[in-house]
Amino acid sequence: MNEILSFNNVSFSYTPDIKDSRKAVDNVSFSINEGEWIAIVGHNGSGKSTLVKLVCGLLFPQDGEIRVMQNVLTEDNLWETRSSIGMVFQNPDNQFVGATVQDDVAFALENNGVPFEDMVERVHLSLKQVKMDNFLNHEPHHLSGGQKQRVAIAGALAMRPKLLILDESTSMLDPQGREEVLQTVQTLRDEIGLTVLSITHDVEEALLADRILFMNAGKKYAEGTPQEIFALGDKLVEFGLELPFATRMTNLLQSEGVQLVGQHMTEEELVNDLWTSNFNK
Ligand SMILES: Nc1ncnc2c1ncn2[C@@H]1O[C@H](COP(=O)(O)OP(=O)(O)OP(=O)(O)O)[C@@H](O)[C@H]1O
Repeated sequence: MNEILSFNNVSFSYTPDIKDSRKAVDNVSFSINEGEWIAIVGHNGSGKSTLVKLVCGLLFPQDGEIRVMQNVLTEDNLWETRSSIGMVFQNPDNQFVGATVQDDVAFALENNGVPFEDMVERVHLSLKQVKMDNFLNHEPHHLSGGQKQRVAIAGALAMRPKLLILDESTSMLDPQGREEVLQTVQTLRDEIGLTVLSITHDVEEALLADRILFMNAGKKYAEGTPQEIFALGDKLVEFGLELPFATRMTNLLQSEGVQLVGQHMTEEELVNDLWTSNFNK
């Protein structure tokens, strides 16, 4: 399987000259293979943003190495590396540079000298991939938050990235917008094998990933499938994370004596268990 990104014992401190100061990222190792969706979760200050800045080469580690597409990230290959990474940020209103949706998606292509016909094709395809192809001439400020983030994803896709980073990209959206964006990312992962790294506080979003990296105080506390991570239960709560709604509801029902076979992460699983354990005997 093709490795897209790896961190090998990476450490970074904002204050390396101060002895024994806490590292923002402390001896972290992980890798992402092509087509995987990895979610990084952790409480405020756990090192998530620093980790993203290291991936993009805005910061360089004092220890360890970062490989993007199997090449060690250095100042020399920084621009080439950045061009293989698409980013979608938190605030949908801070990401628009074009007067219309298609201008906006075309912006980076134009700056990179992509020939006109190729550019038009890429703009149309990427807007189609996020189901925004009916909005080509719309002005961005007339779109909903979810639609704006989908256009931002299209802008990233048009550059044909090897890795899409979602940095708290759903945290400012209403539930519908959030759902739209997550649905879009899931479809892109399933249909075009997009590789995704998402940074999130939202446990329900993290559930959609193939693997979760759980950060605490700069260190990788745990890594595993959503099932493995949410099985940590109270440890997650202790480190400032919520459990998924269905897990909290399962715990509550069990504490009230309702019979349930397992721990559940989705409402569908919980409803099925409730039904088979209690009503369908
Ligand atoms: N520019 C900076 N200068 C000094 N220390 C910093 C700087 N940015 C972050 N830190 C510190 O590095 C540590 C990790 O912060 P970071 O922003 O990476 O965490 P985070 O998990 O992204 O938090 P949040 O969810 O609040 O964005 C924290 O202790 C933070 O105070």
